[in-house]
Amino acid sequence: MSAVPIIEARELSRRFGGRAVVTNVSLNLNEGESLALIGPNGAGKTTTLGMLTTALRPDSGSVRIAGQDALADPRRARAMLGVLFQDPALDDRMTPRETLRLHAALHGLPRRDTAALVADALERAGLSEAADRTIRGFSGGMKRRLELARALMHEPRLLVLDEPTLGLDPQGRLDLWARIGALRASGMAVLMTTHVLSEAESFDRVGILDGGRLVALDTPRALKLAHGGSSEASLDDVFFHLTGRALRDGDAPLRPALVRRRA
Ligand SMILES: Nc1ncnc2c1ncn2[C@@H]1O[C@H](COP(=O)(O)OP(=O)(O)OP(=O)(O)O)[C@@H](O)[C@H]1O
Repeated sequence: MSAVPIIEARELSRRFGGRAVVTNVSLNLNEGESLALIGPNGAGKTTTLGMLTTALRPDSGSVRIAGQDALADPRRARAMLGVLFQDPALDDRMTPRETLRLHAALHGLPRRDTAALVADALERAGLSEAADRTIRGFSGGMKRRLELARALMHEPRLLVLDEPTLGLDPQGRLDLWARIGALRASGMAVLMTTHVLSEAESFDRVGILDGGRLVALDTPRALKLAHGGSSEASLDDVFFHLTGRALRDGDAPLRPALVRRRA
């Protein structure tokens, strides 16, 4: 059976204020496949995800989502994507039930099904009891579970996650990671950025971004053999071999929001 492409991105480039932030990034992702993008702060991971998910228009290049031109018809592309942004995107004056109802309406899900779909999503997220409380008092883990439930409600073909476990406590991290693992096992295609190399290690393929360029893209094992010297090497070793720098010593400064959450 031939692989069905979910993402086909060609030569994506984007500048901010005259500075090239992403340059000529091309990548494919097939149905059922997982791809992790790693790279130091400022490497262009979030900008790349933005262009792949129609949140950000590239200066040049093309993106197809499930065969559709995402730049020509972003609405249609978005219907096939479930996205978890790096910064929580919830209105904390709302309740989880209201949040999911709104999402159902925005995605044009049948009104007669909404109550049942929302109840089901709340149950899966372990938020049934908290369904009618305002989000304001929720833990980081509860918020992420709600965002994940929302991202999945319209049954996307691809889940896109920007640093999904950032800022979570160890329990929240493990819980979210188990949920992502179960989705992958069910055949969901997943594209993720991460700083946690052990998270990237478990993905089918890893893309390494440095200075806005995709310097390598392959299975973790192939990357280690080609650039780390052996299959026992770490992705840190691979990055160092490819760029001459350590993955965690990116020359771009940490963004204030990130520093705050990591402190
Ligand atoms: N809207 C914007 N306006 C100006 N510069 C931007 C904008 N968005 C991103 N940049 C800059 O582009 C570069 C790449 O940012 P991006 O967020 O894509 O990197 P990243 O690899 O996701 O980093 P991090 O790991 O910190 O999230 C950074 O130098 C950033 O400051």
